Amino acid sequence: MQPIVVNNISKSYGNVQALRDISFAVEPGELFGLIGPDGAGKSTLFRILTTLVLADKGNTFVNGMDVVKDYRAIRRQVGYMPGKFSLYQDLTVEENLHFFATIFNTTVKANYDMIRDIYEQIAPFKDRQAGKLSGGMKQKLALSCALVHRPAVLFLDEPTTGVDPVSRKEFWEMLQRLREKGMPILVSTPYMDEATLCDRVALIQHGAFMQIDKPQHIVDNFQTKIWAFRAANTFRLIRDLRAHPGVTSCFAFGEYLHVVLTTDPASVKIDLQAHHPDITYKPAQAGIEDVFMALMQAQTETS
Ligand SMILES: Nc1ncnc2c1ncn2[C@@H]1O[C@H](COP(=O)(O)OP(=O)(O)OP(=O)(O)O)[C@@H](O)[C@H]1O
Repeated sequence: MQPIVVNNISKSYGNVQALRDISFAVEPGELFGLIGPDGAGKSTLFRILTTLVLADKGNTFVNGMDVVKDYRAIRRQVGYMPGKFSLYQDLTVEENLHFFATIFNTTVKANYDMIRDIYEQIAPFKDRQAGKLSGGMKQKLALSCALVHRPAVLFLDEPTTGVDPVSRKEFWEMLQRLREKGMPILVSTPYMDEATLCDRVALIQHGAFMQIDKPQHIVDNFQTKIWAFRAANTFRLIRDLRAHPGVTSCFAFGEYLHVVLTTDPASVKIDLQAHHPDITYKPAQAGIEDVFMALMQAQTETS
């Protein structure tokens, strides 16, 4: 049985169409990523899947059950870490964990094997109020609380947003271990680099899926040539490249600008050299960001 099945879901809030005809399924034991910027519709999809919001159209099944008819049973069987910090700030680490176990009618002791890996990292702070933990610690506690009732499916809405890079890496290592244990996980992130850590991803923008595939397939199937330009005055270089008639798109990528051209890079270099005497370029390896930007641009041009 596929733990998550979504068929043709749409959802509007007044005039805002948050989701447009979304369909996908998550396979058993799969780590599936929803990758998209703020406002793309990720949280709305999580709220529908966790039975907190009703879709206008379509149907959705979690662990084989209908999110509308079987909402009570689904709520007992899923672990959900919402985007915003979900813990009780004035309860301690230990109290939060016991609270979440209790509302699911279970105990921390009964399910300790489920959270041991994660909880042991925050156990030295068990008497500290949740509100006084660092961002990374809060996320570990929130994940422990989402797992303490031994859910069948795990929903994580932007778990690493605003978390430092080391904690982000640790968090994804924990997700990999949960996946190895067979836990199906739907996780959203605005960070494109995290896409490569998922089994499959959906690239989402303006409430629509632009592509669903394995991250490596998405990159391998991207045929567009990317050039990496650089000069001392990055800000002006972005402006000048975007104004150049031979430039299709240009965005910052670390210390370089990733550029798609309709002309050859040498002529662009010559054209911009007067204002950028140190301008250089080289071929770039396309990443998920490049695919995302190209798809976004195509979507904007056709809408
Ligand atoms: N309760 C609501 N009422 C009105 N509009 C809403 C509501 N919730 C979300 N929206 C709008 O729906 C769209 C999708 O929002 P959603 O929160 O699902 O996106 P997101 O990808 O999770 O982004 P974010 O990370 O900013 O939450 C946005 O335009 C948002 O402003």
